[in-house]
Amino acid sequence: MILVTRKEHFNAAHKLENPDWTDEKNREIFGKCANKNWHGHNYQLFVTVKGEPDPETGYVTDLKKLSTIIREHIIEKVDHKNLNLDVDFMQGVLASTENLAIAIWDQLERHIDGLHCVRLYETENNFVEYFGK
Ligand SMILES: Nc1nc2c(c(=O)[nH]1)N=C([C@H](O)[C@H](O)COP(=O)(O)OP(=O)(O)OP(=O)(O)O)CN2
Ligand SMILES: [Zn+2]
Repeated sequence: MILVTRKEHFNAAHKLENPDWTDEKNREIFGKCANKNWHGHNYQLFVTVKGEPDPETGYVTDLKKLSTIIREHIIEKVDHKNLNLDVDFMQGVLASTENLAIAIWDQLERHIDGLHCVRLYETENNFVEYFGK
């Protein structure tokens, strides 16, 4: 078994806000990311597929095709968008990196055989990894 990864990137805006909380509570928990503090991130998305190399191609998966799938189903929907307002698969979801990675997995799962990991960097220093349920 071998792991194959494609990296993509997108730029998106968000804020962190729990609608069930007061502004004060949101500020206490989410700090500068809360309430009216819309801001943006340059997200780096790594999608990993696992499998055995095909004996004829040597590929686990064609990385060009993997890129096309990620771009069609994720990047086109999130790049230069507001995650809280514009993205259909993030409606009603708190726009944390964790929830965004899970939502991305849920979008990609049906299109990618052998999907193994969605790794999402929100900043240079902060990233999450999701391996499915
Ligand atoms: N568990 C999580 N914690 C935080 C998340 C998250 O998605 N999951 N997100 C944020 C905010 O989005 C925030 O905007 C992150 O930016 P920042 O704090 O500026 O991150 P940096 O890595 O650039 O910060 P440094 O302190 O300079 O390393 C907050 N927490
Ligand atoms: Zn943020």
